[in-house]
Amino acid sequence: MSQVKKKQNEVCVNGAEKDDHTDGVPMPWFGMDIGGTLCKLVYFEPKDITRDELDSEIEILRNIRKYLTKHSAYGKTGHRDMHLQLDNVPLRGRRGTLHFIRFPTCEMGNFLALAKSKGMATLVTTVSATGGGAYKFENDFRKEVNLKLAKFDEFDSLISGIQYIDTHNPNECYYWANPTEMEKCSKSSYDFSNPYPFLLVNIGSGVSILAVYGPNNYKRVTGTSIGGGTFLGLCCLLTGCNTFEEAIELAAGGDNTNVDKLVRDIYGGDYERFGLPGDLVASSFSAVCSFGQMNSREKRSKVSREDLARATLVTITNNIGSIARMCALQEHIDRVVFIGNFLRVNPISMKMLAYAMDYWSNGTMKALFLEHEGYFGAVGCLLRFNGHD
Ligand SMILES: Nc1ncnc2c1ncn2[C@@H]1O[C@H](COP(=O)(O)OP(=O)(O)O)[C@@H](O)[C@H]1O
Ligand SMILES: CC(C)(COP(=O)(O)O)[C@@H](O)C(=O)NCCC(=O)O
Repeated sequence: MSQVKKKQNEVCVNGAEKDDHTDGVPMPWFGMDIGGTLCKLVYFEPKDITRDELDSEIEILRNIRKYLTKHSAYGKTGHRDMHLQLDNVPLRGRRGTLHFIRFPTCEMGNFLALAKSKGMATLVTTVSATGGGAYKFENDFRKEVNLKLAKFDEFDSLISGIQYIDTHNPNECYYWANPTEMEKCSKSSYDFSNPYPFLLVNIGSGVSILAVYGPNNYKRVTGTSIGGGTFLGLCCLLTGCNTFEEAIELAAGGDNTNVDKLVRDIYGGDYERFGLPGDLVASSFSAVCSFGQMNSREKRSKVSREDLARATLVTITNNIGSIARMCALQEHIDRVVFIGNFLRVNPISMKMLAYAMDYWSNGTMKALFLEHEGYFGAVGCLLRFNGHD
């Protein structure tokens, strides 16, 4: 069958007539989480296609499937995170592969143009979407690509996505062992099959903190606007860098103690009475504004871009860790799961969070991390869609 324009619910799996195995949800199956910084797109590629289905698959669907699965870069800014791909997973009675794709939300115009050029506008279908952009861009999707968005709440989606991925990926959850000894600190697998209750700290552009008591029982405890977007914005301003990857690379080569004032800079050592070690940051960024042997202008000139990036990363991470720990205490929860793309390619922050949770709780709280970091919202809304919006 070649390119045939069909109505919603008439376009079925691979263009075949309505098939019970798909619960009546027409393909292609996408979940989109349109966040403040990044748009995350999850695509389910059916792998159990029969010969008959293949023969009757409409050309547009076949082209979309091939385009997405044969490339790892789309346009100038779209990337497929191939290392996160999940094979042989079940969805609505089918088996297939989940592909994980991201692009900057500010490129939405180009994404819609690309989707149109691939024939999406002729499918007359519905895509499940979450995140603030599902609301902000709803009309653009309709106008530009004839796509309806089935909108789902971002926190409901996050929690469903975590549950699903943790069930289907045995190595999803991990922690950093020996967080108080940097040389020995290493990634270890964690059995998260009994997850509840846990505190969920989603570090995206901003930060949201949820206390999760069960699959359908959670509350948003609090949030902070000082999140991943703040790190990237401040880092770009302070160092002139242009990308998140560059910011993290700079931070990896820097020393925040050239920028921050430590407890020992103030006390000459530990502040023992209240258990504050000398190497704890007492005041972020304030080493460059105090007068001493060296005046502040001289001090500033000795600070490198790497030091500034590291100090920015440490400041933001410590602040998030401290708020998360207080929320965990308040909610009497001892497992804190950190997710969100701020943690992408960012072991420095993960180790710091692991250290902070362990040290300040005397080993009673544990920081946990999930491999699919920023993709749970997109997966969750894909699962929640049942063909009716
Ligand atoms: N390639 C990237 N481009 C921009 N920011 C990135 C990138 N990779 C990781 N990040 C970090 O992830 C944050 C966005 O995380 P994400 O979970 O996608 O949140 P949102 O849903 O708000 O877009 C950014 O603020 C930045 O700190
Ligand atoms: C508004 C948001 C839920 C949007 O999610 P995001 O795109 O940042 O992942 C989040 O940025 C947030 O919770 N900000 C903190 C707001 C506050 O509680 O101060």
